[in-house]
Amino acid sequence: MTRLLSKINSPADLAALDLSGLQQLAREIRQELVETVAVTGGHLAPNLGVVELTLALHKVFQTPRDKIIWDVGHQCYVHKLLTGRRTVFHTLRQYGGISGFPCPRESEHDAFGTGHSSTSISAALGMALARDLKGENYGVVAVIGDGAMTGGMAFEALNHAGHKRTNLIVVLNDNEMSIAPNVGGLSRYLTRLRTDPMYSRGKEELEHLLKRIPAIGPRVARAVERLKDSLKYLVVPGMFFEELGFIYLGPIDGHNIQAMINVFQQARSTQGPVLVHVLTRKGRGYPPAEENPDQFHGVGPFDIQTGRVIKKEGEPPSYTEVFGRTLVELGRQDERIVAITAAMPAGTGLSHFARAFPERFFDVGIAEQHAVTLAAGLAAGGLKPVVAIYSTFLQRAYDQVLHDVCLQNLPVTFALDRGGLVGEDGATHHGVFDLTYLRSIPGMVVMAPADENELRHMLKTALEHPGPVALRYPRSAGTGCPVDGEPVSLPVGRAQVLREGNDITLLALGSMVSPALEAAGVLARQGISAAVINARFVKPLDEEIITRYALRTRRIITIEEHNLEGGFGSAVLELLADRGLRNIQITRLGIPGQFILHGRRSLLLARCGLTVDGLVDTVLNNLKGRRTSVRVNLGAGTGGK
Ligand SMILES: Cc1ncc(C[n+]2csc(CCOP(=O)(O)OP(=O)(O)O)c2C)c(N)n1
Ligand SMILES: CC(=O)[C@@H](O)[C@H](O)COP(=O)(O)O
Ligand SMILES: [Mg+2]
Repeated sequence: MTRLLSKINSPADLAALDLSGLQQLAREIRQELVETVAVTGGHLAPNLGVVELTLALHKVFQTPRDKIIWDVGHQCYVHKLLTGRRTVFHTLRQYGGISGFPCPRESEHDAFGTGHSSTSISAALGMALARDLKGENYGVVAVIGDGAMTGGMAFEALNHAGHKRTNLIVVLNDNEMSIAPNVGGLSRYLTRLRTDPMYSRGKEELEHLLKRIPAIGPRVARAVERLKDSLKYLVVPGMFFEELGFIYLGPIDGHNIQAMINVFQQARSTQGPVLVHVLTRKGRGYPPAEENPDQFHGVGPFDIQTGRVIKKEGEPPSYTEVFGRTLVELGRQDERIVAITAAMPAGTGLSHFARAFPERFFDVGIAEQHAVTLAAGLAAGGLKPVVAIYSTFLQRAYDQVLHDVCLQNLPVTFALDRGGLVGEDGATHHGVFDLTYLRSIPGMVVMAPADENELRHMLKTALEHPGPVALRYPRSAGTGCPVDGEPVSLPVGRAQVLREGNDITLLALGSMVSPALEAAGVLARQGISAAVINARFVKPLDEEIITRYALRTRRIITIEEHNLEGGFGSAVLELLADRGLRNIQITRLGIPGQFILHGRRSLLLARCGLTVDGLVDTVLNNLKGRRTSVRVNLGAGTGGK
């Protein structure tokens, strides 16, 4: 039998399908999702949960005329399959292939680029207001999960949208999960809407009840009004959203296509902002993902039969894992250590700490700004907070780092995971700006370990330091180096000379130390004597060692897994310029000032010249007096073309 999916080249092709056709298509889409993501890796469970929701949206709204904005965007695979990217779906998240997130450069059906959470309602409201001001007429829909709804921006936007009263639809996709189980009062409220029969009895019934209460005399009338209000709070589902100015529709079974088509048609013809509360199951239709939705939230290649993730044999533990276990060790020695995550206990390695010290662990939801200021408060209260956070997500809490932590010199440790290129998630998630935005803050200490052993020492160093510290490490396995017994504190601002040399100095940071050492070995066999320095600190820099080697070799190559503008190499340039050192040839190797797309991390690093071969080439060119070009073709791709 010809698969229906093979005939879907654009959402217009859905018009030919009746309900049973759509249900058949939903089954085929699930199979396609599982078979593709088992090879490419990706966000499987969120997409399995929104198959019917996406079909219903595309049945009612006509993209690209109507705009659908996917919050976070990790659940956009079904949308991509329906909007002309079916034949390139196998290239998902691969270098040169289609992105795992909505990407307007990739398709006119992707109305807005996302990747970071809780932006959809703001963007949708902006588009709706632009439409109104230009006198245009189209639908705008934001699809946001219950996890993303815990982010402050979502509330800021709801507040504003309720005030503006323009036509806008917010679809709340409630599966009771963030990556981990969702947390907080909002989550409890949504659970009540889901489960309490009082809440789901329906507005008509309540209105009928209220109309039957007679209002006699002004005082009695006022009392009756108050009673009506309190009854409304008790009984009307979605009262919270209604109070903000939204019409609340729901809760709706998010796996019932017809019910959703009906409710979206109703929402579409309603004046003003509407919130449609849709209930879905994360991982729906693939038992291993239904049973472990957090593991299948974002998953690597896996075996379809067993659901087991395909692991590389003998790979050393990741930096994340070493961080998580070391924090537990240190937490046992010092009760003042507390840990904070913004909805990523497993991804940051904090699950270990959460299990060991549940009362000293805080999952704040997708609320990075709150996480940082909460840490400031905990530090002001005499504790030693560790905020474990992906480099890319700390970007949104910059003012909290500066104003709430650093300005008061509070001892908060920022454990910046995914510092560097993350690989398949691509441009939205690469953590390549943290050195720039952190090293400019007075009082901040910024460091990067060369290996997992040094990570342990740096964590200890950070926790003993009396002010704010950030340590960044990559999304990668460790180097497999031997690990010392007890973590010890390192001298702040001191680099480590790993190899002596006279012809050139390789000044490497973090993940780049190991390839630099290897490159020096290759160069030695060609008669070139390269010194290798593990910088350890970006702030404060080891001015003494850097100056000494600059003067000795007169040639320096700085190497960092970070954007070149404002990064480690820039800090070294500033130092040498400030010291008035002239006639020193400095080459900065790092990530060129472009947004880097998705692909395997090792491949992206190679394209940036950040491998042993790349470093050797740069040194040889340098010695021949040639400059290395660091502009690479990584930012211009349109995906799949
Ligand atoms: C600012 C920010 N913080 C954290 C994340 C990591 N993250 C991606 S998806 C997700 C959970 C989203 O939950 P929800 O919105 O309910 O979507 P679901 O996966 O359940 O469909 C988190 C924490 C992110 N993308 N952006
Ligand atoms: C969509 C999102 O932001 C997360 O799911 C992210 O993709 C997780 O990345 P890791 O796989 O590096 O934990
Ligand atoms: Mg969710």
